[in-house]
Amino acid sequence: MPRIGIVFDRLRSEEKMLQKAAAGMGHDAVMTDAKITQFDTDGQAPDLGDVVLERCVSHFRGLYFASCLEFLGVPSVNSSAVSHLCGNKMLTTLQLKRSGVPTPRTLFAFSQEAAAECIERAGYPMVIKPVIGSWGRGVMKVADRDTMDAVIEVRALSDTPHDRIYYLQEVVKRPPRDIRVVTVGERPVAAMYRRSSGGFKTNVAAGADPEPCEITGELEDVAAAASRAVGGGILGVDLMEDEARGLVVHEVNSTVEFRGLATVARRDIPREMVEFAVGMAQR
Ligand SMILES: Nc1ncnc2c1ncn2[C@@H]1O[C@H](COP(=O)(O)OP(=O)(O)OP(=O)(O)O)[C@@H](O)[C@H]1O
Repeated sequence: MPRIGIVFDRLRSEEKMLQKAAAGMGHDAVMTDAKITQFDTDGQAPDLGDVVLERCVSHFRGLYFASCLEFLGVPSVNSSAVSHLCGNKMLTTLQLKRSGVPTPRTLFAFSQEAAAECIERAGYPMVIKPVIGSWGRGVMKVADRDTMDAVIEVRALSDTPHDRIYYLQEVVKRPPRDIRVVTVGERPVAAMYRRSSGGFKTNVAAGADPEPCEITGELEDVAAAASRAVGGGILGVDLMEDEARGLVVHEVNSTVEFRGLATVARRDIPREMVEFAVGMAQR
């Protein structure tokens, strides 16, 4: 019976649900706080389990922890490669486009002058996103030249390495909601709608009840294709219902939150995740 490692930096409901699912299936769950774990390339390896569900909230902590796991020969779900890709919106968009997965038109520029020129040529409004970030932070609708100038000014002041990378996306015409699909091993397991609470973002509806979404054939195909495109594993595929084109994928999350979805899903999400990890350990 493989021992299931669960690596976290904040013990949320999701990690406790995974622990309970593993125990219920007869597996020892090895709970590891990434914040107090140390690695020595030449020393004794920490005991992390036979396979690890890497669940850090911090993208970079999770990414580098997964690299250490792989160095030790412990399979990490997700792998560092998948985490690297999904943690960066630009790399994800390029990979989705390359793989023929429907995704919004996106423009990239690498200086403030080029970004200003880019948006003037493409036309307003557009959505600007930080290439690394989650929960909708820093995602803004740029309606006009004044807003774009303000964004550029703020970025020049903070001047972090990623502030020079401009990710500008067409505004997708869609109902005021998006769809989150949890995929396990490239198979959609459950889906829900996320509604806007007034603004254009749909992922910040504080306190909104999860609303189940039926997994249609189209949703299944597009979510599976997106999951496959980024390398598979346990993922959260975010889609919008474009009025003209149908489903488009705008993001793939590599550390997916599923607490709300689990309350309405027909399938047992944590159990399916643990089953997937067991399969990885036995490969
Ligand atoms: N091109 C777009 N057109 C219209 N709305 C968009 C577009 N891109 C993003 N949005 C809206 O903004 C929200 C936040 O965008 P996005 O999901 O890319 O950010 P995020 O920080 O990765 O969020 P999360 O971590 O919750 O997935 C989306 O849920 C969606 O409702």
